[in-house]
Amino acid sequence: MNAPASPQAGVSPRLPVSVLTGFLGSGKTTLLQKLLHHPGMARTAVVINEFGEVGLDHLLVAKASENMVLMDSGCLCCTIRGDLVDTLRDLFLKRVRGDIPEFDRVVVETTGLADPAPIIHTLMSDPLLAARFRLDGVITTVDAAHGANQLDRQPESVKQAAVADRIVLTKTDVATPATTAALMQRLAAINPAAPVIPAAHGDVDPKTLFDAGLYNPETKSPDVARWLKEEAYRDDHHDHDHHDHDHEHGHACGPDCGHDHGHDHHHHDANRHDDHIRAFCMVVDEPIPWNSFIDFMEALIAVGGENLLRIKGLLNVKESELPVVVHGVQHMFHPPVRLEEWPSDDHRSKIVFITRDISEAVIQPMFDQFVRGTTESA
Ligand SMILES: Nc1nc2c(ncn2[C@@H]2O[C@H](COP(=O)(O)OP(=O)(O)OP(=O)(O)O)[C@@H](O)[C@H]2O)c(=O)[nH]1
Repeated sequence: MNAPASPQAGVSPRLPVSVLTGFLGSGKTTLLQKLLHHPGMARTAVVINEFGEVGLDHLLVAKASENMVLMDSGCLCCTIRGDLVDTLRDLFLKRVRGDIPEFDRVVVETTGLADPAPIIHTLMSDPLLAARFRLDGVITTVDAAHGANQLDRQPESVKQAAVADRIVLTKTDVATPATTAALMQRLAAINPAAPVIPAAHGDVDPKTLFDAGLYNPETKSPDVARWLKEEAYRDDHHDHDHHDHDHEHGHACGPDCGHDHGHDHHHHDANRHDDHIRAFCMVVDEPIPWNSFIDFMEALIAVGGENLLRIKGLLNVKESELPVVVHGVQHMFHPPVRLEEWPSDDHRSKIVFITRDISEAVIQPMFDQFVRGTTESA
């Protein structure tokens, strides 16, 4: 367990890492094959499992070292050696020594069944990696044709969509517009703030995938509004009362339902995995004592760490004039960051949650118990 530590000032210029995940066969390799040749991937190091799987065209590449090749696009492609920690350390050292061309960002592919959380945790918790790399975002491929079925049956696929910062909707060329639209609606309910980028055969502009983190390289400063997108969670349409939502979209009926909902009947499974996902935002008017916030987070992690899929927050902390940003995936938190200024005149705290089986009705009383009591007596 790690609740947020004390806030550090500023956002450091560590190398951004994007984690590419997605269910088995959802099109990660196809996307990578296209990306590796895209001019927009210059100065990017892509870490894959094996060269064979992305079928590199050897006429177009130069070997940079044993497990690394340089693509004509200027993209450096390397295979995992040892584990991710070893591979990223090795990349960083070779870059510093000038053994390989400079790169400005890293993309790490996960295997299809992988839960992306341990990779994110590794990036956050390994001291050497955390000093040199920062998580830019999680990119999740979802199959437009089979995604709904996978969401119904495979809890990993729901989790992959829930922790995403960007969702690439693959195989849009073979899915019907109605199937694609219904899936997009489900994805928006699971993860209201993640843009869904349709892509046939991996055809996507890399620019739409990157710079999903707090740090905006264009402005060279933190961009909280773009990162937090709390307004997406406040939209009633996305606010997760699954009963209303399901009723509206016809997913709450039982097997004997006679309605024609225009969907496959397996969507009516009462155990549909995305019905367990909640996405909501808490807004707090009063400044929050930092220690009370830590107590609240520790209590929350103790109750449901595994089920806290993603937490992002902009906090008005009682002890500081300046806002503090917190970011967690399950039980792990990035070191909190103290910003140099408020992003707007709105100085309320905003915390967005994507959880599994933990509703706002559970979290709000815990917040009141640990935080609200202290703000009132303070
Ligand atoms: N029609 C169509 N087929 C696609 C598209 N993207 C991927 N495919 C096909 O779907 C199959 C699986 O794609 P991959 O890119 O291997 O998927 P993956 O996620 O890397 O698969 P794993 O590594 O097994 O997890 C392949 O036969 C691809 O050719 C697409 O946009 N349209």
